Amino acid sequence: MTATAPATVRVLARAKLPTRHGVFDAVCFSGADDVEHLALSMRTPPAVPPSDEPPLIRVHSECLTGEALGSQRCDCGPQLDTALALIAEEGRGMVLYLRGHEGRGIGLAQKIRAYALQEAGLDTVEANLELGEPVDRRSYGPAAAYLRQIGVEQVRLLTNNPDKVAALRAAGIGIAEVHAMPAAPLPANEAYLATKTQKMGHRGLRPGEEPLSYSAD
Ligand SMILES: Nc1nc2c(ncn2[C@@H]2O[C@H](COP(=O)(O)OP(=O)(O)OP(=O)(O)O)[C@@H](O)[C@H]2O)c(=O)[nH]1
Ligand SMILES: [Zn+2]
Repeated sequence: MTATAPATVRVLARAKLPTRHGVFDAVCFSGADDVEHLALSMRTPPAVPPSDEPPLIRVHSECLTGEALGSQRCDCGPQLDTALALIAEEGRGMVLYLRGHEGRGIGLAQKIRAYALQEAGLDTVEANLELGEPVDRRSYGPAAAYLRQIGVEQVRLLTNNPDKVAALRAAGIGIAEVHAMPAAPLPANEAYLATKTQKMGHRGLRPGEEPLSYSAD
């Protein structure tokens, strides 16, 4: 029997990425999964005194329909935009954009099949199960390995998902604080957001609520 190889991260390419929120450093990396992920970061300029606070980090799952196409079935597009805006506002932090996470890790075709089942009355959790899939198949290992490799051991995490907090912590990342993300409710995603809260334990802010942060301990 061979020993398990240590989690390795390979940096594949890097360049500046100007966005409407400002200029991010883009690093394409792959982990043990051999998938090309992207880290988008901002760092405090040398002239500014360094902060003691851990950086604001968003570990974000790819969603073609929500992010590129503006689908209103989910809130992935507004969440990604909010994360980039919050990091730009602080002037430091990182979005780890995880590819291969489409449909909570079941892939695009299965996600579209899950949508068809939701049209027939199932909720997002029931639809995955009906397809013979787990409710959530994602691994956050590559994100955790990348953070560890660049020396980030403590983070302030932007998420509403308690499983993501637990998974990153199990992978060796200290979560100093969790910052809930504002929800972007629309008629088309009302049931989806409600199921995430009721069945998946997600937090989330209602419109008009002040951004909330709480200790993860
Ligand atoms: N299987 C499935 N996946 C979905 C559905 N709607 C969105 N997704 C995927 O769900 C992933 C995002 O998960 P969410 O549950 O919205 O959010 P999260 O990442 O768990 O938690 P946050 O950090 O709070 O955003 C993306 O990969 C989407 O493609 C759906 O109805 N079915
Ligand atoms: Zn989505």
